[in-house]
Amino acid sequence: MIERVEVSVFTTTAWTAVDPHGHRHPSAEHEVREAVLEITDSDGVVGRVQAHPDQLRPAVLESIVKPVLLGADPWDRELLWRKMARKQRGSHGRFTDRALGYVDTALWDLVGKRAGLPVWKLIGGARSRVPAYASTMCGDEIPGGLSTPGDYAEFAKQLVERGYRAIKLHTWMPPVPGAPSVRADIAACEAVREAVGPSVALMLDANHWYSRTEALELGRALEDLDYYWFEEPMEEASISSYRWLSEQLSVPVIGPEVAWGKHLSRAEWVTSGACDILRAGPTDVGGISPTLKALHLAEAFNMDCEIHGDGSASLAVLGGTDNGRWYERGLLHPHHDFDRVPPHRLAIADPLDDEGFVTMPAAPGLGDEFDVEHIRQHTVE
Ligand SMILES: O=C(O)[C@H](O)[C@@H](O)[C@@H](O)C(=O)NO
Ligand SMILES: [Mg+2]
Repeated sequence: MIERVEVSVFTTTAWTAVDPHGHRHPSAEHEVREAVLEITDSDGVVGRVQAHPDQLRPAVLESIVKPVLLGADPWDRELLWRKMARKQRGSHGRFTDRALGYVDTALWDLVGKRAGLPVWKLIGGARSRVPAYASTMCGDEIPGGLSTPGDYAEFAKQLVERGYRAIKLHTWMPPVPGAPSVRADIAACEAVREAVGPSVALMLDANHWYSRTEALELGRALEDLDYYWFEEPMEEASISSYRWLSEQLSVPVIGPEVAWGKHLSRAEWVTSGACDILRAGPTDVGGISPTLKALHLAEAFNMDCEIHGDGSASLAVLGGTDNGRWYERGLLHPHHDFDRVPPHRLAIADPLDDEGFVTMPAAPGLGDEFDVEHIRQHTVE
């Protein structure tokens, strides 16, 4: 049975930071606070997931999560997920899908460790490695960073050299002056296509806020450049806008990434023709369990479902199913060493091989290698 549910907030070192609009960029090394959720059963087996310190506040843990989990069988994951998900309504926004996702993910890690199996095997063992696409950081004003179309082109060549067979651009967003700009986005997409040639799959994540007509203009340019998918050009709350766009474009429209509603809203996107490729991620839809439901939903419509975000939970669902074609590795930047191991970990979760693939972990559970000693010694809450 589950005996302990604890969140530890600890300090560690980071070398990226988010700007006032939440977009991540390279930064000088600095101390940050991270959190780890640990669910421990009566045999001392610990399910662990890294979490954002502000997402699993003590009030949420005490009033919503612990009453459901303590004394429960961790194998009853579907029952536990449903019990917690049905408490979201009454939490009046305090218990988010992201928080629910951390709990579900930690439960998968726990049962994988109990079974002595990697989670991707538990889910179905569909493949032992998956090709990664390079997902860039948003554009910036850093000289030689991602400040011009030429910077994107130069970085794209380096990424292909590194082994990537696909690249997704996040272009310029506020607070960069003049962003977002259809013209600037097109210039970056043209420069990258020119730099890497026709055989590399290219995607644009416009990161929302365009109008229908701006999105259409941008989408038409992507068609001419033979882009592989077009992501999040508009607010995803408007399904009808995406249906309108998808009907007019031949470049596949993918979504939703951040729209609320878990696998249920994704059923609406599929049946209303709002997307050609579905999208879901364990941090967006409430964990591994609903992400699998979105993947299986897409499969029933002969659709791919591309997984949002890097990390062990995304890898697990990609290893257990096969209608997501890519692992999103990022966010990447010419001035950021994505492979550098932070102090609270013993290894990164997703090393890339020379062919551009990430191999599934062999360890039981999710395979994250946390430096538990560092976390203990640097716990502040
Ligand atoms: O913070 C975010 O919204 C994500 O990092 C996002 O920018 C990026 O992961 C994304 O959009 N991927 O598709
Ligand atoms: Mg995205």
